[in-house]
Amino acid sequence: MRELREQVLEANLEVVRRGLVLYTFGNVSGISRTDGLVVIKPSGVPYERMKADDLVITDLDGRQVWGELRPSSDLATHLHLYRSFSEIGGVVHTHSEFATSWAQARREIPPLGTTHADYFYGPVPVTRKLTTAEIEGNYVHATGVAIVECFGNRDPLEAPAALVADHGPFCWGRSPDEAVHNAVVLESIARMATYTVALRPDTSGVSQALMDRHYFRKHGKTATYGQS
Ligand SMILES: O=C(CO)[C@@H](O)[C@H](O)COP(=O)(O)O
Repeated sequence: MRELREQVLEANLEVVRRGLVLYTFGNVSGISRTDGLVVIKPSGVPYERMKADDLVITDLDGRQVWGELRPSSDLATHLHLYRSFSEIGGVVHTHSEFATSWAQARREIPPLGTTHADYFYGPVPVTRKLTTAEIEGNYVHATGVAIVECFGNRDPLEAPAALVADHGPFCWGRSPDEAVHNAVVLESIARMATYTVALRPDTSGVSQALMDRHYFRKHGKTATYGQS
C-alpha cells in the first residue's frame, strides 16, 4: 500500500499543478483491487503540506483501516464508483471552472469536436438533481448513486467522467494518474465547448462517423455507446 499511497499523493498534487482545484477543494483516490482497500486524500488538509503518511486507507465499506486524519468528505462517492465500476483504479473530484459551470448549468457536454471524441465517446453525462431527502440523508453516497445511474449501461471507461448537477465533475481511470489525466482533458474540452456554443449556439457537433474514427483509432476497441 506504500506505493499506492505515493501514487495517490502525486495524483493529488498534480490536480493542483494543473490548476484544477483551489485551496483544499477536490480529492483523488486510488484502489488496490487485490487488497480491497482505497487510499484517499485526508479532509481539509492543504495540498502544500500533504504527505503520503497523511493519506487515509479504508475498505470498500468505508471502514478506516489506516491513518490518523479524517478521510475526504467525498469518500462515499468514490467508494460507490469503485463498487459499481469494477475496471476503474482511480477517482478524481475537482471544482475546475469550466466543467463545474456545465455541471451548474445541468448540461451534459456534447461531443462538439475531435478533441472530445479522442477521449470521451459520446457526451459527458450530467446527473439528475438530488432530491431533498437525498441531500438531507446519505448525501455523499447519493451523489455516487446519481453518477452511476446517469451512465445507464454505457461503459464507464468510454466516457470516464460525469458532471454532478449543481456540484462539479468526477472523473476516473484505470489508475489515479490516468484519472487525473482525464480530469485535465475534461476541463479542456469543457472550456472549448463553452466557447464553441458561445460562437455558434446551433452547432450540431461531430458526426457519429467522425467520433467513431477518432475514438477508435485512439483506443482500438469496439463501441458500446449508442448500440443498446
Ligand atoms: O465537493 C467538495 C465541496 O463541495 C469537496 O471538493 C471539498 O472541497 C473537498 O473536501 P475534502 O476532500 O478536503 O474533505
